[in-house]
Amino acid sequence: MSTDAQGRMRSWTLEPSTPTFHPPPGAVDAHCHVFGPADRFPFSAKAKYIPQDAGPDALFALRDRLGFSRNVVVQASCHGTDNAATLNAIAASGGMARGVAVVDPAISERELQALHDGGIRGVRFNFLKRLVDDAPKDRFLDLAGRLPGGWHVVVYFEADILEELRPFLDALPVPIVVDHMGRPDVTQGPDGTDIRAFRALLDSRGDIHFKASCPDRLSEAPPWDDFARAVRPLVETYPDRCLWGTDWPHPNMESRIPDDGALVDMIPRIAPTAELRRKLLIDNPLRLYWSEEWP
Ligand SMILES: O=C(O)c1cc(C(=O)O)oc(=O)c1
Repeated sequence: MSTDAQGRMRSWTLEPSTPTFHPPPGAVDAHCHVFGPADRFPFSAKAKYIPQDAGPDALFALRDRLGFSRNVVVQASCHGTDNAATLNAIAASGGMARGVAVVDPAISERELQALHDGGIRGVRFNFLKRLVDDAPKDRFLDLAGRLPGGWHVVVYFEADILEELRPFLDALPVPIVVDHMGRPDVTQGPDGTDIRAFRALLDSRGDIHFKASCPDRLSEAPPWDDFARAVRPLVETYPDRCLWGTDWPHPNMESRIPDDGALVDMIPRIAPTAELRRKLLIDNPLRLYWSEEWP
């Protein structure tokens, strides 16, 4: 674990390995975050963790090192509903990043449009109690009905509340992207209770996507075999609805910092053909985040 003099944590490695797998040209890292830099973009008073700075320069250096072309920057919970750090990263990317915001549900139409102009294409609803104080479903639903055209919602929840969330998810009037597949217990295997419940959700409507991400969070230790076993069939069954992301800088993973190169080497294990990888890394994220480039 790495903590600086101010007690700020570092949850990412400064020396990721170079992956063996080469992503196809144009590949999108569709789930990553930025932290600060805090002197320009202070953390929220309600932040549940205070990380060291992980700004756009470091993110884009990692993108290049891993062989990716674009990023989707997801507003991290430590920045609350002030999306300035995320917008700053998108602005610094020269068009190679888009983002997902976290907003106060009372946000005005004009503010939503400003986020759209800054490259935001969705809002994130976070249901993890260790990350946020409250998640008001009624207000989220109201907001989801007022989003700019072409936006979606990103939902982060744990498998044990999926059943309870079903009426809320069923009522969302826009496409859904589920972070880290709703954190299934992958040790149960591809036919375990959690993956079966998640498949039932995916089967309930055709516009639910998922991020086949975070073996480091969902599996005990590299080489994360149980993750590969449980997730590959999902990518094969729903090839047009999966996304992939590093999750850099891996919020809260300071005691089990993953190697980003090893994370990239998981891709061919869960998407074994070139066609699956093209969908996972290019087609699906472009359709959601760069729709103007999508035929
Ligand atoms: O599981 C987590 O701790 C986590 C946290 C955040 C965040 O703080 O936004 O985002 C993630 O994708 C995952």
